[in-house]
Amino acid sequence: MNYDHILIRYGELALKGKNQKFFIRTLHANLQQALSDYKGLSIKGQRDHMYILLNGEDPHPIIERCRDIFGIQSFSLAMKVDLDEESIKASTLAALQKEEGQTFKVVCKRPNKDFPKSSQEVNRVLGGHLLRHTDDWEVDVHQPDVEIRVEIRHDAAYITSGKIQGKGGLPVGSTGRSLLLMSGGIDSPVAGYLTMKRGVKIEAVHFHSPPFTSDRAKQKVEDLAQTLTKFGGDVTVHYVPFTELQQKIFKEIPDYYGMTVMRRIMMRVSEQIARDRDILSLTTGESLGQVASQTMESMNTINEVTNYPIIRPLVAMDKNDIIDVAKSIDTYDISIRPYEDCCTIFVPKQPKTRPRREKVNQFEAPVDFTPEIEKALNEVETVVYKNQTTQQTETFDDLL
Ligand SMILES: Nc1ncnc2c1ncn2[C@@H]1O[C@H](COP(=O)(O)OP(=O)(O)OP(=O)(O)O)[C@@H](O)[C@H]1O
Repeated sequence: MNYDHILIRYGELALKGKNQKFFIRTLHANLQQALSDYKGLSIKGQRDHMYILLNGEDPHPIIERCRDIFGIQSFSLAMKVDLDEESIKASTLAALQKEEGQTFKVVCKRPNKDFPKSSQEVNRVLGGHLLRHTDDWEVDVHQPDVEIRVEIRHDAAYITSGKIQGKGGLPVGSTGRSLLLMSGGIDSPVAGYLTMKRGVKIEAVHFHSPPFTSDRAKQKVEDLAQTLTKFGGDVTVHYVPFTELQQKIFKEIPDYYGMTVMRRIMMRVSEQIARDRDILSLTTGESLGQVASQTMESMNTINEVTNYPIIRPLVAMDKNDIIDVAKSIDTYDISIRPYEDCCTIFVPKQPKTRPRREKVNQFEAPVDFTPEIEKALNEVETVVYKNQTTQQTETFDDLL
């Protein structure tokens, strides 16, 4: 008897009450998409678990890929057997015979309370059966080499040994969409990842200033978006040409307030893109106190131009912890490639670290940025990065 299933446990998803069906459907669709090149698999969603019927496929690369999918607490290789004692006995014996070690323990869980034996009784009966039919194994209930788990569910019993942790979180797409302001730096991709982990489908906006920023800088953003696709399927990026706006800021606004005004314009443009696409929030990689644009005064002044909700997943994180996440999701090496960002090119040597609302409003009042903002919005280039390797360019209008 061989493992013929991957059993998937939901964790937090199992607590979602009335919305549970929707969450499970979303996870199912995400798994289907991530595994679309495996033609023989079949994925079945149940109320309390999901399973992948392997149909002869090697389970290990499949689990490896699914570990990047949010909404999964853990995986186990499983044998699905009929809900009768003899089948369960035969399968647990086959499972133990595949293992190496000297001591074992049977751990039964019984979500299906209609099954005639309690979990304690199942443990006892199966433990005795395994001892009688093997030579070298002994029971150790405290520190066994091998745990044989028996899950008595409504549709069948699942015999498993070993448990592989998933990433937890909620399935991407189950809690809405957010527009991520993504630079080429370390922080914003991590902010995107953490937001995705709470079930949010991310689109990104990137401001660039050709010819002052190069194709190399844009390539970083493309690579970051492509890397994020493994967690949430397609990632759409809107590239906003920012050169004219930055030149106008440079010309019309006093040097030390240039950064604040630039961020405020980024917010206005991003909010407009989000509104046009029915996206209900913005996400940034800001973390309190890291740099000049991220002091409390700065956030307060930049925030003034929008009443859109802004998700800041990193706001209370230390830089070292952010870097650890960036490394674990493979964005760090891309983010540290040297490049010129639109912000670093036009930014004054000494930006105001504690900007004041009255001051910035006073500087902005005589300047009308609206024509340049509209022009930039009309010239947005939108690219959809696909999970895996495919990629296509569409115009902004195609996607509306
Ligand atoms: N060129 C850009 N395009 C889109 N969003 C940007 C851009 N530059 C900055 N942002 C947004 O503003 C946030 C703060 O940027 P800032 O440069 O002050 O901080 P940072 O710590 O360097 O962030 P990051 O590491 O994400 O670049 C970024 O996390 C990102 O959300």
